[in-house]
Amino acid sequence: MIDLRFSEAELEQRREHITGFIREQIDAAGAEGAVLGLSGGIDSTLTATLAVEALGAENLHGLVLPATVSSEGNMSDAERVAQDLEIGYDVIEIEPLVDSLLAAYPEAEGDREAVGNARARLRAVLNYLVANHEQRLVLGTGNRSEAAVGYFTKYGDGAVDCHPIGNLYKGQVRQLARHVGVPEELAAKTATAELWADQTDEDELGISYDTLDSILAAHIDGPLSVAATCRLLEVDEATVERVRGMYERSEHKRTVPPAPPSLE
Ligand SMILES: NC(=O)c1ccc[n+]([C@@H]2O[C@H](COP(=O)([O-])OP(=O)(O)OC[C@H]3O[C@@H](n4cnc5c(N)ncnc54)[C@H](O)[C@@H]3O)[C@@H](O)[C@H]2O)c1
Ligand SMILES: Nc1ncnc2c1ncn2[C@@H]1O[C@H](COP(=O)(O)O)[C@@H](O)[C@H]1O
Ligand SMILES: O=P(O)(O)OP(=O)(O)O
Repeated sequence: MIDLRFSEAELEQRREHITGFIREQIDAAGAEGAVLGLSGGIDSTLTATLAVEALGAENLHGLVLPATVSSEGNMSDAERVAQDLEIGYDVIEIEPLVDSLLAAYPEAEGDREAVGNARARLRAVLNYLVANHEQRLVLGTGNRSEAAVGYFTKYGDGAVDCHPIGNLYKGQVRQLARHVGVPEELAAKTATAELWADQTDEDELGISYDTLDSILAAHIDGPLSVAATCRLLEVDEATVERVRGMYERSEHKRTVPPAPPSLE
């Protein structure tokens, strides 16, 4: 695999670049701070940590939004992150909202993917309820690896005002998290969308983040052909083609929805 780790100097540079970006986004919008969802995972923990550095804890509002499929461990980690960073936060159970949706449209009952994505979208609605009410922006927590293969819910966790860690591959998220002092048990945690029970990113994607990050860096974001990528990483062509397929099929999630071209 490709060693995508930053040097110590590069880690500091990234830290300053991202905290500067967060400050600029808030200032440019004339906002009173930011809201973000805390899941107990590494992406939201790193984003929260950098946002506190950028804005101060008093300018951040955390939302811990458990569903029935959320593990107690992750939800208590999410609260611990808020407490350790001294961020004000609310815990709001989202399952009654899911139940209301399914009462309105019972046909989707039991559709794991549709209901899972609805959970992510209900969280987005709550993030924006708070952001509108408190004149804040919503911080996204997505990284480059997820964005490149469309591993997020369109208008769910993808519904945000900016993506502070959106240029980092997943392995780099873990490295920067350790660098800024995130506890090891959070930095090393298995990534999960937790949209349904026992879901993990790597199982669902069918590829490890180490391999995915390397293919993205070499072939999707980098200049190497499929053949050169296979030789360099010692992976088979089908794996590289599969990543390329996920990237191409998810283009619609990374772009503004199209309208027909103007007739004039
Ligand atoms: N980062 C995370 O950990 C995380 C968080 C949430 C979701 N996820 C994962 O993300 C995935 C989300 O599921 P999904 O992608 O099926 O649902 P989605 O709702 O995000 O995207 C599918 C929808 O996009 C639209 N669409 C599909 N193809 C299109 C095209 N070519 N042009 C325009 N619009 C198009 C359609 O409305 C379709 O219903 C799941 O695998 C879920 O587990 C991961
Ligand atoms: N339980 C949750 N509470 C608050 N915010 C959450 C929760 N689960 C997910 N989120 C937010 O969505 C993104 C992406 O989630 P994944 O766990 O990667 O699917 C996460 O970083 C939180 O901001
Ligand atoms: O987005 P998060 O914080 O839930 O991290 P992960 O995707 O690693 O669970």
